[in-house]
Amino acid sequence: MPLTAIQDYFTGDHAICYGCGSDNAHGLQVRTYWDGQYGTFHFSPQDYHTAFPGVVYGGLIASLFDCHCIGTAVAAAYEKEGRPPGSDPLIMYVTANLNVNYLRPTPMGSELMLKSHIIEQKGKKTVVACTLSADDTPCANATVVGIRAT
Ligand SMILES: CCCCCCCCCC(=O)SCCNC(=O)CCNC(=O)[C@H](O)C(C)(C)COP(=O)(O)OP(=O)(O)OC[C@H]1O[C@@H](n2cnc3c(N)ncnc32)[C@H](O)[C@@H]1OP(=O)(O)O
Repeated sequence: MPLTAIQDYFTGDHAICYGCGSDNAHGLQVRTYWDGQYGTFHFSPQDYHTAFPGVVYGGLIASLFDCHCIGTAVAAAYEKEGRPPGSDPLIMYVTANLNVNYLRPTPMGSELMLKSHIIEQKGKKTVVACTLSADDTPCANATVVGIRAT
């Protein structure tokens, strides 16, 4: 696994995203570690991330999927072009579609693990699939369609 997350190569206006921008002090700080096959991210929900007693809020889960999968699309695009992550010209994707399946309640108090992989890279479109697990049990999965913006 790389030591640097793809998001940490981005600065300025590209580091303000609520989900993953390093310059957004109120954000979720999603970090995607891409190893060429999988993107990995660990997240520990705080008490205020709850929906019901003991259950993580689903909208938070959607946000984690969103930024982790777009980060995966960006990292995979740099790799496909044979360029170092973050190098110019900058590669950026936006979310066109985010589809989440909530398989079972995601428990509070456990570290969540998101594992993503590329389903399709074609033209300006990349499709990413991702599973979110708690204590090695899948709790939700998602498919994200990212469209290359730059
Ligand atoms: C390291 C990363 C650092 C920073 C990461 C920041 C992550 C932030 C993630 C976000 O939250 S981005 C903000 C939320 N997203 C938006 O605001 C996007 C708003 N929508 C748009 O700007 C346009 O609709 C969009 C660029 C997504 C698509 O418009 P296009 O005119 O480029 O699409 P086009 O019609 O050319 O279609 C291109 C392909 O995308 C597909 N497509 C377009 N919209 C789609 C859609 N909604 N769902 C599924 N597929 C879609 C379309 O079918 C087609 O597929 P094929 O190439 O296979 O034919």
